[in-house]
Amino acid sequence: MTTAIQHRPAERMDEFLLAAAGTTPDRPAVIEYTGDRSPRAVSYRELAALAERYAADLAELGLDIGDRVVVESDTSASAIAMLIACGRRGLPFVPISPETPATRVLAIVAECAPALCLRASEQERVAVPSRIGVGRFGPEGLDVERRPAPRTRQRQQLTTCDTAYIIFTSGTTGRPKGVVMSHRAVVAFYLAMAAEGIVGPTDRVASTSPLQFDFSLLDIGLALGSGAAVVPVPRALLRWPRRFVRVLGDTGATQVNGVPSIWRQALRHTPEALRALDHLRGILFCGEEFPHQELRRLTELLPGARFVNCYGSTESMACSFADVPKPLPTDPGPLSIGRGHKGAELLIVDESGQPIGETGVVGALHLRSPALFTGYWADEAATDAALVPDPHDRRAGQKVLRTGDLAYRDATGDLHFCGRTDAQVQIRGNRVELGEVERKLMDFGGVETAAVIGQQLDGETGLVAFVVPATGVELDERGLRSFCTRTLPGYMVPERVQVVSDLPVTTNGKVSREALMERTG
Ligand SMILES: Nc1ncnc2c1ncn2[C@@H]1O[C@H](COS(=O)(=O)NC(=O)C[C@H](N)c2ccccc2)[C@@H](O)[C@H]1O
Repeated sequence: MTTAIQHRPAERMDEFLLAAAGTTPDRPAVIEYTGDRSPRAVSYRELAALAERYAADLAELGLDIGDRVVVESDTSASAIAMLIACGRRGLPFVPISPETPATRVLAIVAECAPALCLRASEQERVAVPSRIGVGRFGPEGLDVERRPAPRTRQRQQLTTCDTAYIIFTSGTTGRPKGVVMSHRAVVAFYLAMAAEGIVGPTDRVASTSPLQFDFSLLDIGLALGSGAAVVPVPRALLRWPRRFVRVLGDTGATQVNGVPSIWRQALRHTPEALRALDHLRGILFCGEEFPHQELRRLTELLPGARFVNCYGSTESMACSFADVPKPLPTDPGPLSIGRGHKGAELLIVDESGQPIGETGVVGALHLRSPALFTGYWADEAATDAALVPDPHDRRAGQKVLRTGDLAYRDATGDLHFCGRTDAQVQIRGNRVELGEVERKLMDFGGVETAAVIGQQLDGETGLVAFVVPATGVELDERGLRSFCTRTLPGYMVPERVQVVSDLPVTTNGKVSREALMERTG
């Protein structure tokens, strides 16, 4: 009698990412764009074989479950295979972008004390302490140049509570803050995301975020979890709009994921090439609000595409998906961020910590979810500040994530993001949400996007606005200020309005208010 093969559902990140290798091994898992415009497909079978090979090489090194592996790489078939191999061996994967300054690499290494530092390319490696093993990996395999110091193995059994990856974000104190994600949390999120039906097995998901930004890990899970293909967009091409659009066309990308700023230059310089992307049927964005004028133009250029506003923080990878209404209403206000993915619950809490049930009332957004992070690496105080007692009932001991965001619920039950609790400034005793002033400025005709910071001006905090004009538009600072005077309370009117050609972004592509502060400091 033949026994049916029991396909137990994936419990670990590596199992989830390779599930399609068992069903459609010859379909493309990763489509890499090589410089000569001829995309190279790596099948699920090939990806699984490379991961298997890396896992065997890692097993040789006598590492213990929980020993960290720093991986300096952009997203690629090899990097994904290494992510899978680390998962299989119970080794937390710590991604760092290749362009990361040596000082930051060393700060992350000092923070997480990895057993091994791997890099994907020929580039020079940052010299790390000798107890740490070093090596290089690629399609040919893993080349260990220095073995890690011998260690006694404490652990016997890998569990789903063990760490799948650690994402280091720039902590406010300058010390890198490590967001620790377990296999259980990642798989819980991946399964919820799969239920949104964003992509299917024939899709090609272009990924535009650096591997050190968990948006790339969302892209990998979205594609591979659906038996689709990941299309890593070479970072060097992202800044050239025509080359960026050409990569999307040449690879037949059907879905493009990225922060809003990736579209700015293409919208400005090559809108017609965007319109010609007739394979493109989905765009997913996250990380910050999509400036309305730019979003409207993108939806008009790609009328057949589904636009998904994906909200969340690295402490749960993401937590909600909301379709952008089409056509975008003339005055859309803060976009909906939906109501939490399946199996998660978004709560709004007032300043006394009580849950808010009414619609239209702004409060602090909290997340109850099986996909919450384990904690911040070696920082219990920060963990306790983020994972707080359940506002509905502290007695059960359940923790919820205090997101640091503000939101309100509308009459349909959807939530709307309206800024960060730490992006508020006091102006002459009045609390101002910087995003609110930014949104107002973006309503002024001809403004493409805007950013507002609080700055010390003559001993008082004043608002300084930076406004980017739409292509070919001459903006008049005086006119902008008088528009604000007519439409905002006095204390919310920026002291200064600067028309600029562009806004500085972080390595993850988000508008950097810190860089603006330095510019005016
Ligand atoms: N759709 C949004 N509208 C508006 N503000 C937002 C939005 N998504 C985040 N944010 C903001 O970004 C913060 C999180 O920043 S973060 O921890 O660096 N993580 C991210 O930005 C990416 C996040 N892990 C992620 C990855 C992949 C998909 C979705 C979300 C949130 O708390 C929000 O303030």
